[in-house]
Amino acid sequence: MSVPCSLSARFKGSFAYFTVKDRLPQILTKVIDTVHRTKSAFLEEYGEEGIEAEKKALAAFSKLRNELHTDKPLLLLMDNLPDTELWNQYLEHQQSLLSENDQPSWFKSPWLYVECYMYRRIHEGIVLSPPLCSFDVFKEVKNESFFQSQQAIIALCTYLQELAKKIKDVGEEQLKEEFFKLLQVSLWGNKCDLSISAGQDNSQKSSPLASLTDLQSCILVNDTDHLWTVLSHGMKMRSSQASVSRVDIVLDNAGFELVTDLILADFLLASKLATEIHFHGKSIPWYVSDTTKSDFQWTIQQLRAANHRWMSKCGSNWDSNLKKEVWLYHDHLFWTLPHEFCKVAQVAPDLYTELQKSDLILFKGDLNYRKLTGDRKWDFTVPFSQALNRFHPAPLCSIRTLKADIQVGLKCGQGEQLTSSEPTWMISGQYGVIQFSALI
Ligand SMILES: O=P(O)(O)OC[C@H]1O[C@](O)(CO)[C@@H](O)[C@@H]1O
Ligand SMILES: [Mn+2]
Repeated sequence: MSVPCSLSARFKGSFAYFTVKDRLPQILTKVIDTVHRTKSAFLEEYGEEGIEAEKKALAAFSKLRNELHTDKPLLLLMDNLPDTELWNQYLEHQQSLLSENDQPSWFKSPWLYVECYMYRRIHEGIVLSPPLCSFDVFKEVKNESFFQSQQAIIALCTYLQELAKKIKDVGEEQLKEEFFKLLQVSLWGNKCDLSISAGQDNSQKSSPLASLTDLQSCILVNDTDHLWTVLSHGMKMRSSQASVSRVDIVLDNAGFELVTDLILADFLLASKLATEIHFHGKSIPWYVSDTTKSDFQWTIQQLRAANHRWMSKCGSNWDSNLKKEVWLYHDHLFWTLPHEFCKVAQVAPDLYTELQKSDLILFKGDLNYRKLTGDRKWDFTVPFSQALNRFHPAPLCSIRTLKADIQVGLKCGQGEQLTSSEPTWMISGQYGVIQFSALI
């Protein structure tokens, strides 16, 4: 089956071009600024060695920014991490696609590749500057965005706890409605990523539940009914056979979005629509706001320790879900490779086998959508299952607000109509999809 070409900064005027030219350098500049500002903390913690390390990291980032600005060839990674070899092989593969006197570079290679590569090079800069090896350059902005969403988080935790009290008496129709509601909250939570805003405050300030009805017309593909069928069918089958129903959530951003995902996961267990939730996070800092294990644990501890009854109730329930292993956290290194998801079976067969055990996989966010569809120039009307290019470990669903110019599975004329009425519909984060594929 032939697939269209990759989005790339080589298409001048495209969003990829704008990202590589302006947005990525801006993010790098913020990284440099953060490391610089943390100097005295490094000195305090590690003494002179910390200062030397800070200088080394800064030099690495300035060099990286210069390579990006001047469209230099992409370089092999020099650290020695479990994924280094895979990254270097990927570069060789990209090289093999070009003629001999051409080299993969920032403005010529696929956008997905170079953008992922930037975050991996940032990590390399930190890793090669011991003792800073575990410093997360984005931690500060992730934590701030959590605190700025306090009111919205309180509203959600309160809603969830009230729902939990009556959940046993809720009939099927109302359960379905509540599921729809919390799914939409998790969808719109994806507006709050910090890579699109280059680290600027992008948090949820108002109660997310109040605006759901108004936002419904912004959901361009809404396959919630299919999800409900999968989950409610699982629940009915289970009551006769006492088996498990496993939902996997491939997480995206920390901060408010993560809380909306945890709320949804809590609801799935409390309502018995699922019996086990597996979360998948990132093993290194990624796309500014993506969730790492430390963000995941930090968030739950923040809720637990909060000075608000329902927030702390949520936090302690979630802690105990982890202890009981009905919630499980995984961070496979595949999620921070540049590969499209149709390559999982080949590159990370262990992860593929794990995903096959799921009854439903929810992929949160824009980057996951780009990886699901290969970040290619698909026509708007190509079916989602075709764009997945044979990636079908289990029934799956993308829950994403549009922040990159790629969208499939639309009705005839729908994309064109949006383009003429709202030219920025694909990158503004104002539109979303809940897009399902059951093909196995
Ligand atoms: O956090 P999300 O939803 O994956 O969004 C990140 C997206 O935003 C962008 O930074 C916009 O360019 C993309 O690189 C990426 O697809
Ligand atoms: Mn993200």
